[in-house]
Amino acid sequence: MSSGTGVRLPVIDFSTRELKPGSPDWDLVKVQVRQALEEYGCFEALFDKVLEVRDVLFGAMEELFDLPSPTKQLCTSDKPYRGYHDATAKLLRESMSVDEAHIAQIIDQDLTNILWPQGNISFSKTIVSFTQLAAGLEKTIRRMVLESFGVEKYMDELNDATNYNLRALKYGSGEPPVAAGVHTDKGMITVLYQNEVNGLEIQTKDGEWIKIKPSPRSFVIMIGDSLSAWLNGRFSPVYHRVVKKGNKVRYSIILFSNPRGGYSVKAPEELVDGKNGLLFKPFDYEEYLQYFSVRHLTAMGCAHEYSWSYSSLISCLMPMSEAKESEEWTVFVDNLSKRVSKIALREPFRYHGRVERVFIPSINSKSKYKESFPRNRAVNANMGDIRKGANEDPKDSCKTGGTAHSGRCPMKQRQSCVFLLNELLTLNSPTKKNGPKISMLHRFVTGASPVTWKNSNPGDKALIPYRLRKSRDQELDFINKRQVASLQHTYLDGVDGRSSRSMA
Ligand SMILES: O=C(O)CCC(=O)C(=O)O
Ligand SMILES: [Fe+2]
Repeated sequence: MSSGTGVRLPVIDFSTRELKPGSPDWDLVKVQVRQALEEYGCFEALFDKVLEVRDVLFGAMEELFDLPSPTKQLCTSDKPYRGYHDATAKLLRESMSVDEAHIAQIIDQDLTNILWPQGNISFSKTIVSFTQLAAGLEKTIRRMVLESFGVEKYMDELNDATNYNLRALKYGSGEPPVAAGVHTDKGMITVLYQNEVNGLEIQTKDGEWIKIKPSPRSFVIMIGDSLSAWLNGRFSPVYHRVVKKGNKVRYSIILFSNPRGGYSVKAPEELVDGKNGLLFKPFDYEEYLQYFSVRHLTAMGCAHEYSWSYSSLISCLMPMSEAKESEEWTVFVDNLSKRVSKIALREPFRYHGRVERVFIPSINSKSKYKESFPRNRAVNANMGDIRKGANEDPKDSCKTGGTAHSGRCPMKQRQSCVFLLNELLTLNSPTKKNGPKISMLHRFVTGASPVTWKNSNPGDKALIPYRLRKSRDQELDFINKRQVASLQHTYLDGVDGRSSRSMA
């Protein structure tokens, strides 16, 4: 069930029938699946068997999240969005995520035995039963999708390439500023189950938000970026978010079918022809996730420090969109955090060309550069002024011919920047009605970035061409674990005394 705008998400029944490939029931459901995914990229799947694990499942989730923080923090991973992530001041949700979750030994090894060294058989059993149910449903849906496009011969290949990632989420009591921001999932298919506390919303093609109210017997199924790319755009991934109201604790548990690292996500030849050219260059899901995680940290403002510097970057990227191929630009970046390092500052700019030099003058010194830095346009301003500032003539904040520069500003200016960032992201939203759609995946495979906040001219100059980059591989070279870790360190260390993470 769903509500909000009067639009209802399709509900498809996977319970009552013995669904066997080739049977009339199977074919009927297959048609419903295809229609729902074409229209919404999402549907509600009735699946009664899940009722058998519901109580023990949410019991197990409570048991998990009730563990002391230091215990939960033992579940770490060097891959983005895996392991345990604590709630932060801004993102009030905890998450625990484990790969290859359909394998019972892995649940023991990577989860249960770490959290309960003395063992916890019932916990493992519950998690494994849930994962197997959800994975079975995912396979059924995936097979139906493939069959409906006549490409079922790839089922085994995809099975072999699938990493089932399980993510348990707890949204604590209270109404957080962000429960889960607008995003698409990055993998193939998302199978989501939740307790009675609603909050999930999905966006329709018309830009309307539907509040999802699944019944205890149903899963929410969503298409992710990888399946959309694999199907050469036949389905679009669904934008969704979580808006949490009230004090009740919300639990959700999600099984993502994600392509394993090393598998190249590429539309099969049957889905590419003269009419439907290849939409996305082949990509590796793990590399994409890495790309996203760096940008997400940058963009979503989960880490205050990071968002702080990004708001500055956005304002200086706009003039860059007017630069010509191979032209050299000097970019002034204001509004930076006091703590921003030169190395960290380089990273976002490397996507737009080779960074010759980064220069951070001391704000207190009588530097000859002092006067040349446009002081922050957003300082202590109200939203109208901030917007005006952001839309200022680019010449005021950018000069041609040289290197990338940056400035910085005092601590007290920070709040307005975080605000500015959020507003800009709203304007930037790829799902904004009538706005250009530039998904994260588009950005990843093309190197383009959206600059749509020149509100007066929506869509114009929406893409910053990626200049000076020879290949995507070159770009990916620097997004390695060490650098992600150091970026996180640069920006997250000291923020509210804990690390801030977000979601994929
Ligand atoms: O908790 C939910 O309902 C949604 C969470 C989500 O979208 C995600 O983790 O990708
Ligand atoms: Fe999601």
